[in-house]
Amino acid sequence: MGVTGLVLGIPVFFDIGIFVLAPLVYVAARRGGRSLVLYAMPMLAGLSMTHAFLPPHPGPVTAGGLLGVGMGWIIAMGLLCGIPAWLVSGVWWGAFIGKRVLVEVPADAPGAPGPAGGAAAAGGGGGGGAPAEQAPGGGVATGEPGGGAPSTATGTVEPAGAATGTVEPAGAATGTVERAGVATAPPSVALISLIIAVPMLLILGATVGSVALPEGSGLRDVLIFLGTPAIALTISVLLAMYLLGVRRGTSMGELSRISGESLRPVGMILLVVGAGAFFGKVLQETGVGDALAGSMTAIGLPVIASAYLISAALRIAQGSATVAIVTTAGIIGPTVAAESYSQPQIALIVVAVSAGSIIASHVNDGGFWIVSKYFNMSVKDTLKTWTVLETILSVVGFAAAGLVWMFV
Ligand SMILES: O=C(O)[C@H](O)[C@@H](O)[C@H](O)[C@H](O)CO
Repeated sequence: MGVTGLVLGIPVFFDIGIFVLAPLVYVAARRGGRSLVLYAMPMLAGLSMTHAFLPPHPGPVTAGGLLGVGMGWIIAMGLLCGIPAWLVSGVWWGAFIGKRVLVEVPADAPGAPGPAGGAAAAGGGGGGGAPAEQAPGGGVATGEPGGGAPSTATGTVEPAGAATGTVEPAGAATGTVERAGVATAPPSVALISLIIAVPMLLILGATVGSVALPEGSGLRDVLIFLGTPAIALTISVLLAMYLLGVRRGTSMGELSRISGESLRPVGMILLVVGAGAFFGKVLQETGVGDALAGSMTAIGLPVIASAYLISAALRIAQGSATVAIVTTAGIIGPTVAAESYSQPQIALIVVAVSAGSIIASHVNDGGFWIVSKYFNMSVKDTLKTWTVLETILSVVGFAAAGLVWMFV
């Protein structure tokens, strides 16, 4: 489950990853007969790590832009620091707490035998309509408790493909997927993995090209162009549309409908990023940012530690990881620009900001409520499991960044 969270976490926003993967966690927990927490934690750690540490997620991409560092460096440093943090928080802590906090799969979760599962099957259809109904991201950006989170009792919250009324995701039981009345074989894992990897590979290619090739080289310029996040993501979307849509017989009208529906959660993400950048600019213009960064430097804190602390304070105060990252990057931008840090060093500062942004998810974080509702946990159990997981992910990620800092 952890690896699934890591891989699927690369292209999707944290909260949406939960909508998509929760049914798989239910299946694993039912089959394994152990606590839901044991299966949910590694997956959540994977989603959260990629959300905070890795492009193309909006937080690290915006922070990289504000601090002037190549995305490839952020990927390299994000992976270097994020993987150990995921191992400790998701794998070790997940196994530890999963044996102690016993939570059952909700009886009416997708795939449950009985009336609710049947209702889901009846209303399911396995199509792409479900996410739009769930308004993924709606509760995310607003931090609204329970917003966008399941009311598993209604049987209406399953992501596309989950509402099949079987324990498998759509089509897994039969090996086919229903789309517009036509049964087609599901795409291969290799193809999906390739599509997920494309933006990362293009972004890394740009960084490798900019380091390894001489200025003025045509290939270098092409690689840098292709690895610009907006271009890399556009290429990936077009590739996905072709390989998963056109080539498999999806009509242009259907593709256009799916694309239109995808814009809904994107709007909320843009609002979160915009709000963070706006907040950061206000703090910068009013001098609060400089005062904060200055006083931290005055007490002798290295910039990487100030970055972590400011981001952690913002996260605890307002909840959203993305807002914390973008705001902190705005605050520390001038301090970072005033020194001549190398690209790997700035990437590590971004990692520290990212690590701070996920500390102590609690009641003001939309993700807290989504985790609590989807994984059937009381507020107390969510604090004991998820809040601690996020704090471990944060502290280990920051410790790793500090360690790597000594060698770059
Ligand atoms: O706005 C955001 O970036 C997200 O909503 C996060 O805050 C998640 O809820 C989660 O906490 C990530 O770990």
